[in-house]
Amino acid sequence: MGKPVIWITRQLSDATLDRAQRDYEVIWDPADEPGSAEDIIAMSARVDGMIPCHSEHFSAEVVAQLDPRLKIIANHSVGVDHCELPSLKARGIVVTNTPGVLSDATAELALMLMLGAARHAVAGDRLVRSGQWQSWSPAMLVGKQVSGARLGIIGMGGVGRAFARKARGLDMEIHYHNRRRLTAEEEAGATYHADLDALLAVSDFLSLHCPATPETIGLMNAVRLAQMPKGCVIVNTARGSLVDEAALLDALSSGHVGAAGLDCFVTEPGGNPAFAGHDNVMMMPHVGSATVATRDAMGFKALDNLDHFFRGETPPDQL
Ligand SMILES: NC(=O)C1=CN([C@@H]2O[C@H](COP(=O)(O)OP(=O)(O)OC[C@H]3O[C@@H](n4cnc5c(N)ncnc54)[C@H](O)[C@@H]3O)[C@@H](O)[C@H]2O)C=CC1
Ligand SMILES: O=C(O)C(=O)CO
Repeated sequence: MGKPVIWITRQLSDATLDRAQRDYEVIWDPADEPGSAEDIIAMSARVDGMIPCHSEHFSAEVVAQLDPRLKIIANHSVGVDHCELPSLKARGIVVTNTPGVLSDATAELALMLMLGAARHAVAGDRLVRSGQWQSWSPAMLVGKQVSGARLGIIGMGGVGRAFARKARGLDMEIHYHNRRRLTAEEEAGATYHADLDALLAVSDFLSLHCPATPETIGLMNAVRLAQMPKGCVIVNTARGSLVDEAALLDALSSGHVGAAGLDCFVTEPGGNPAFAGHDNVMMMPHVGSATVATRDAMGFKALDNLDHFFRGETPPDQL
């Protein structure tokens, strides 16, 4: 029997592509364009497996049109909100993701956004770069101190816990809300709030690390933002849909939210141009997991899942 045929939708790391090409018959286009619904449907008749990213959307409508040849979707992402899982399950298509290997990289970016937003990194960089920095003043770009402040985390999974570990290095007081309370060892002194509102009330800084699900979409709306302390800082490296962007923009304008660090937006690519009007917002184009080491690890995890599947075993990260 020949090698299984797989479609790699995007420009994965060189090490991933080399290994994939060694072990599989690979269809891959270096143009690195997101796969459209039409591409996905057409490709399903040509391949046994796919390695898509969160830029390819497997809606219920798309899934209904997939060719029975496609047996496995080995995502190159931990988030799977781009996949309509019940429809895929009903079609018997195996779906996997890449948990764990991207936690540190994503937590690093959250840390950068938290510090950058709190300390006016965007305005400061612009001032120096533009040549407009003409005098020093004790009143210039005065930010919010992170050390010793209270940090609220929503979603204490791989990324949330990695972020808590790093924030402890800044002497932050960690509070969290999660679907389950962690063990005492996992908590490492963090305070659990079963009630989300109670977490919000104490969060000078808030970082979002839960997946986008019907339960969490729109989680940070005007009412919840209002429950937070005045001048709070919001960090989102999870998914744009968790935040009501209009409500966050209003809260930034009123000063109730002091700053925000955003890696994810409701509309991607592109983001929300209204945030550009706020110097106290630091933005990145959804690159939480974008480090060399993590891209290799994500690609290898996706391939590990395919290898198990094509050997007739259950993939380690099957959802
Ligand atoms: N910006 C980026 O490049 C990246 C974004 N992400 C996003 O971050 C999310 C989290 O990633 P991981 O930590 O690896 O996932 P994970 O599955 O390890 O952790 C998610 C945590 O959220 C909790 N959770 C789920 N629903 C919740 C709810 N309604 N309320 C409170 N907690 C809830 C779960 O119990 C779990 O502890 C991903 O789903 C993805 O959307 C992840 C990696 C990179
Ligand atoms: O893995 C994910 O969910 C991402 O958003 C990109 O790494």
